[in-house]
Amino acid sequence: MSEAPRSRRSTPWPPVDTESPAPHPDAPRPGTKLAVHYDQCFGCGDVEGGLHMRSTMGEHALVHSQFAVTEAHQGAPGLAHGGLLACAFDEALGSAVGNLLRRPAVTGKLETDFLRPVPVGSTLFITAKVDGVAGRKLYASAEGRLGAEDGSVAVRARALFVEVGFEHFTTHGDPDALTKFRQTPDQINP
Ligand SMILES: CCCCCCCCCCCCCC(=O)SCCNC(=O)CCNC(=O)[C@H](O)C(C)(C)COP(=O)(O)OP(=O)(O)OC[C@H]1O[C@@H](n2cnc3c(N)ncnc32)[C@H](O)[C@@H]1OP(=O)(O)O
Repeated sequence: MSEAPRSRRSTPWPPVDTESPAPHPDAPRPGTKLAVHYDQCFGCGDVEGGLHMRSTMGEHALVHSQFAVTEAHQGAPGLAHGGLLACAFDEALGSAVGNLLRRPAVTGKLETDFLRPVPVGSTLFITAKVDGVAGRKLYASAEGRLGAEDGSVAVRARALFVEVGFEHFTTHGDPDALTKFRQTPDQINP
């Protein structure tokens, strides 16, 4: 992925010393279409007005996701809402972390850099990767290109995910969370 322009760079990334993110032995092979992780997820699930994102494992431990921007996703007339773009990156980054490392984690920090407007009717091609691991702290970054894998970069993002135990979801969310995760049919790789 290309470097951010100097004027847009903030702190070094990852911000702490990290180890290389060795992909889990069971990480999906390149070319695999990645499963919906939860069918009620706003990012990838079958939710009205949701982002309906689909992701594929790429070469070199990159995860490729697509977000097709519709009228349901507008902020200004004809343009994607920045918060929903951030959501799309949260999903893409989370998918990279979850599928490559296979460690349950939640977003602790998400930083976005909006470089170009993203019009309704366009598709954002997002490429995400895991940059480093420091204990429970998992660092990932992504960039989104307009209209094609080699389109203009419209958005960049980077995030810290923090590994959690599965009780995070049952304690703070739904006591039946694990059952609900498991009940989500694999709609892509039946
Ligand atoms: C395999 C299947 C595939 C699955 C695919 C899945 C796709 C998923 C796609 C879905 C994607 C959508 C995903 C979503 O939407 S996830 C939903 C949005 N996120 C949340 O709800 C998270 C809410 N926050 C928390 O629960 C807690 O704060 C967490 C768990 C994050 C940490 O609380 P905890 O008490 O456990 O730990 P700690 O506080 O000791 O912190 C631990 C370390 O982390 C560092 N730290 C923490 N926060 C920050 C920060 N902001 N900046 C910098 N550093 C931060 C902290 O300094 C410490 O470092 P150190 O002192 O140890 O050095």
